[in-house]
Amino acid sequence: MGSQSGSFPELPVIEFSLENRNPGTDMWISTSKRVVLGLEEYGCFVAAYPSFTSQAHNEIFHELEALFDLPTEIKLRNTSKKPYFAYVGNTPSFLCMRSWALIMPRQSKVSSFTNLLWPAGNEWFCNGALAFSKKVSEFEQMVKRMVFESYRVKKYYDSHFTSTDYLLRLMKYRVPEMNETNCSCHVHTDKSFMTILHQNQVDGLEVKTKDGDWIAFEPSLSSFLVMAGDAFLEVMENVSMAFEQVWSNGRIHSPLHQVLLKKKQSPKYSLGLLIFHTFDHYGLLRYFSQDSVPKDVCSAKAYYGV
Ligand SMILES: O=C(O)CCC(=O)C(=O)O
Ligand SMILES: [Fe+2]
Repeated sequence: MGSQSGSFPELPVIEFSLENRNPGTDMWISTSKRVVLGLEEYGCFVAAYPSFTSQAHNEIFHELEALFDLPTEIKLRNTSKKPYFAYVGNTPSFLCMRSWALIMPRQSKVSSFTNLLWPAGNEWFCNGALAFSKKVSEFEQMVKRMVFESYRVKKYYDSHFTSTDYLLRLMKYRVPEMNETNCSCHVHTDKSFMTILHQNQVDGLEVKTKDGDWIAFEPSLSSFLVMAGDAFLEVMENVSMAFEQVWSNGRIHSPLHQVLLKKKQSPKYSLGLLIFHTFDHYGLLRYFSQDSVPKDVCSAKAYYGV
């Protein structure tokens, strides 16, 4: 698993063609095995997903650029008491990053967000964000099913599926200024159950291996990075107790990662669909958003005191 070409380690790449996506077939089973191995060894994998076309990519990123190009006073109209839900500018932990998060995929939420920023409406943004979330959430459900089937706990999949929340996170990373060597977001593990990222073709995202090496993710028009978050570990612990399941091999791993932009790069735009299990996740997020809480350890463990 995971090609090691020359001295440059690479993230595992898994093809999701139509044949691989047909449940019960040999292709489905072998793809499922690669998914689990990727999540156990690297905590993530690159999904080559040809059904996500370059046209779909260009449409959504065109809208994303327009969103971040809005004047700051307009961007600040979106306020929220929930951590990370309002516009994030230059905060100590996110120096190079501007971002929003939205609850998805609910038409009413996206419409009210759109109308706040574009009072005359912006159908392209609204429909594009909803279509993107729908497509990626369908893909996520397939990945989740593959994992639960592979671990022989498919029964749990149905109950888990009914208690899932999606958040769409919209991100832009600026390039370093003259007096900065580079521009980075802090090293962290994700607090979600799973995160699926889709980006413009600007490098910068790096994932740390269990051996301590950093591997660069190279985004492409039709690929996603699928990453396990801390809550995935939590859920699998609960499943193993409920089903008295002893995992035969490894365990899902939630990897450390960071974004590092160098001079001469272009701004990086990124869309992340964050999948949350609706246990006390907002409490966990609130805990994690405090400046005093370290970002590079499994927050679920610290939060729940285990
Ligand atoms: O946008 C990226 O490349 C990474 C985003 C990320 O790590 C996050 O949203 O947790
Ligand atoms: Fe992350």
